[in-house]
Formats: sequence, structure tokens, C-alpha cells
Amino acid sequence: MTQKVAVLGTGKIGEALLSGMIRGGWAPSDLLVTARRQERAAQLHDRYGVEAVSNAEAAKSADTLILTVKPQDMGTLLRELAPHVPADRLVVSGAAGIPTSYFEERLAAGTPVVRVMTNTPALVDEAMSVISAGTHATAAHLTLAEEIFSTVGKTLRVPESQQDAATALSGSGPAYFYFLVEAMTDAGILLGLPRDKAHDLIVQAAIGAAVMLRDSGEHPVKLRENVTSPAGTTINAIRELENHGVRAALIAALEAARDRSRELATGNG
Ligand SMILES: NC(=O)C1=CN([C@@H]2O[C@H](COP(=O)(O)OP(=O)(O)OC[C@H]3O[C@@H](n4cnc5c(N)ncnc54)[C@H](O)[C@@H]3O)[C@@H](O)[C@H]2O)C=CC1
Ligand SMILES: O=C(O)[C@@H]1CCC=N1
Repeated sequence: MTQKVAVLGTGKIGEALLSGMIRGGWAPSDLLVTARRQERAAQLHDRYGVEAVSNAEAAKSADTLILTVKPQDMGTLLRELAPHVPADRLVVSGAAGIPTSYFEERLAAGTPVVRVMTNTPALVDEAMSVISAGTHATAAHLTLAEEIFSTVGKTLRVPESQQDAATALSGSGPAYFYFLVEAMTDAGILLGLPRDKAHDLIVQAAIGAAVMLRDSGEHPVKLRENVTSPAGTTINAIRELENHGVRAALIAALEAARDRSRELATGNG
């Protein structure tokens, strides 16, 4: 049976997923989108050939509803959707923080809900999408969610109790790397390099390091030791990183992101 999938609230994440699904072989005629503004709906239709409909229409005609609005907009969207969503629809939430119970309380009894935390590298098919089942989601629902999100990268199943931590690590994760690249590019300027060259050097170092982390099978400590020559340059930099508490700062930063994800649990955070 053909699955009809609707993406509701098609912003950055929703569009990344939509384009990935189409690249992954989903027919635009099996996809629906909703958007708040008419111009956005028209833009999505022009770009991807998908039909843009109202939220109520999507709830009636799609088998799977993927909700990609901001956590703060989820309550409003659910109030709009609730009267129109039959209990056999699979509801997939892409929102940070909001637990599956939030949806289960607001939709028809027995509605299967799957919670997914993806990240923006979905735009280049390098996402990590972390997937958890709600009370009524079956193995088949999880498999379908994996099929959908695997069009934009890797997927990983975790118990829902680990979703806030996953959000702090991989949902927000790309931002930390961009922040580091920005800071190290500034360092390059301090050391006298032109900004564009400093940027290229750091980005290629990041790509090289990322590929080695993924493909070498070595522990990150070993990879770092291989760069760190006795009485060499790297150990001087590492000492400064430790002196400035960068490890502790990162642990505190991710703990703060995890706490914020918990706060968003009401959807009104
Ligand atoms: N940006 C990121 O890196 C990540 C975001 N997320 C989650 O994805 C969700 C979306 O985030 P973004 O794509 O960054 O936000 P966004 O603001 O780009 O997209 C949300 C879209 O929802 C639309 N919208 C809001 N209420 C609506 C309604 N009632 N009906 C139809 N459309 C409606 C907005 O107009 C907007 O286009 C959030 O819940 C966020 O927690 C998850 C992983 C990473
Ligand atoms: O900052 C946020 O709330 C979203 C969720 C994970 C990444 N961006």
C-alpha cells in the first residue's frame, strides 16, 4: 500500500526532510506539505512539485503526519489538528523537547507517535536522526520512521528517556562545530592569515578529522595523540585548552542544552 506522508510546518528541517525523501525516491504525488504563509506553500510546490494543503486536509488524507513546527508552536498546531486526525494515523514529531505523551494526551486515544531528533546536516544527507517510540507506536511504525529519515542520513533508535541528551549532542551538535570553526578562524587572523585562507584551512582540518573519526576505527584519544608530537606544537595548544577549561565548558554547555530540552517539554517553553 502506498504511504502518503505529510510534512506539517515545512521550515528548515521540514524542507530538508522533504527534499531528502524526494531524492530518496518518494514520489512527490505521495507527499503533502503545509505552511503558515501562502507564498511559502507556493515556493514548496514550485521547488518540489508537492501539493500544499491545509493542516486539516493533511490530517485527513495522509497516513503519516510529520510535525516540524517549533516546540512553542506545537500546542497551537495540535489544537488545530486534533479534531481531524483519525487514531490510525502515525504522528511523527521532529520537535525538540516535547515528549510523545504530550501528543498522546492531545490526540485520539491510541494514536501512534514517534519522536525524532534530526539535525541540519540533513541538507547534505549527513543527518543523525535519533528515533523513539511512544506508547502506541509499533515496530512497523519505527521502521517507517527510519525509512523516512534514512533518506537524509543515519538513524539511531534510543529509549525516549535519552532523547533530551541526544538533542543536546546531535540535534544541537553541528552548532558547536560551527562555533569552533568560527573561533579558530579568528585565531588564524590573529596569527596573520587572511580570513578566507584561515577558513579554508580550518574547514579542511575539520573535514579530515571528521572522516578519520568516522572511518579509521581509532579512538579519538589515539587520533589526538598521533597529532601530538613530544615537545611539539600541538601539546602547547592542548595545554592552553585545558588551562581555559574547554573540556569542562563543553560538558556544561551540553548539560545546559539537555536542560533546555527538558524545559521545552510543555511545548510552551
Ligand atoms: N534547526 C535545527 O537545527 C533543528 C530543529 N529541530 C526541530 O525542528 C523543528 C523545526 O525547526 P526549524 O525547521 O529550525 O524551524 P523553522 O522555523 O524553520 O520551521 C518551522 C516552520 O513551521 C511553520 N509553522 C508554524 N506553525 C505552523 C502551523 N500552525 N501550520 C503550518 N506551519 C506552521 C513556520 O511558519 C515555519 O516555517 C523544531 O521543533 C526544532 O526543535 C530539530 C533538529 C534540529
Ligand atoms: O536549538 C534548538 O532548539 C533546535 C533543536 C536542536 C537544534 N536546534
